[in-house]
Amino acid sequence: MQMAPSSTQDMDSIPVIDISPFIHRTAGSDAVVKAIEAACRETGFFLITGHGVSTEATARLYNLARDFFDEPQEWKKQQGRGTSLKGGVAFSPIADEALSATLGIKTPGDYKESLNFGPRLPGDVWPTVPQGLQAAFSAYFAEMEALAGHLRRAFCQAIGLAPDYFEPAFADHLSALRVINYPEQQESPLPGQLRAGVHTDYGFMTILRSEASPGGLQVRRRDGEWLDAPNVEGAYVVNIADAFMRWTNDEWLSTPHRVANPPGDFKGTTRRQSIPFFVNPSKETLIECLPPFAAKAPAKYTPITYGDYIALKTSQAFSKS
Ligand SMILES: O=C(O)CCC(=O)C(=O)O
Ligand SMILES: [Fe+2]
Repeated sequence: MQMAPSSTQDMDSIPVIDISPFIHRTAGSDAVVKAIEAACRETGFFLITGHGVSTEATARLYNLARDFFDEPQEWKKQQGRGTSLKGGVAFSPIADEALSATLGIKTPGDYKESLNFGPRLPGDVWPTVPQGLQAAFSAYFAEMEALAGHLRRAFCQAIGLAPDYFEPAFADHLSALRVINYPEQQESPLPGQLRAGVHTDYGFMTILRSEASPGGLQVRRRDGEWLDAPNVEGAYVVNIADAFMRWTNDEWLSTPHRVANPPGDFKGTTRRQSIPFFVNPSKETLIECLPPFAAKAPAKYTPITYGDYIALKTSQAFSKS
């Protein structure tokens, strides 16, 4: 099927782009790249359809993670708390993380809990319940790696780099797969407490399987207005993150976003589960103004390795002072 990328490219919305012509190198491929570039320059957020990700792998991970979150709090807190096992699981309980701390804003911890995995990231032994959790994380991770590769190649074409320019930086990538559970809010949140506080993502880009619910993802437009991210069944939300913005000399944007609380008077179910895949380069990768951007303007930042950059950001997010 050959379709022009469907996109709503007016300035104040988040476009939906069918990337299948780019993946399959069919007519319309160049238009996909142009639509992606426009979105990266305007808000740094876009939705993709035609991505080819297995719906079965997605549903399996979604359902098994939900089963995990349904287990008792006390049991969950004993799972995935160690850091000795590379490729292990890491569980982060409710209010453990306050994302807005990375922007210097102090709030109570985010009203969410999450399960985290990366083949090169530290964790703990996987629980035996629910059965198949580790396999589901691994299978979905592989789907995301393939999609991330397509998107990196589209970025290269947009920027004017060789198609594989970024690939060495991702040979030993530090990407992280996270399933987040935003529970019903039985009590009013604390002052300033959100499902996820305002933040930008740290790494290269994020590929998010979002879910419609009262209390969902919001993106801050340049004029300060908050936009609700559109919900398109089967689509992924893609956003540029900080290290990539720095790589582009700030020409492509890493935009603040948050997850709002459900309205207090909402009567139906508000539980929400999202699955972000944080695409991060290897520790040694030098984040240094990319040549096509350096040719246009002086580099704004001194080069830094991704390892040094991420260490700084993470320590801010989990500081409790
Ligand atoms: O749950 C969502 O929709 C977004 C979460 C998010 O922005 C993050 O974890 O970085
Ligand atoms: Fe985020």
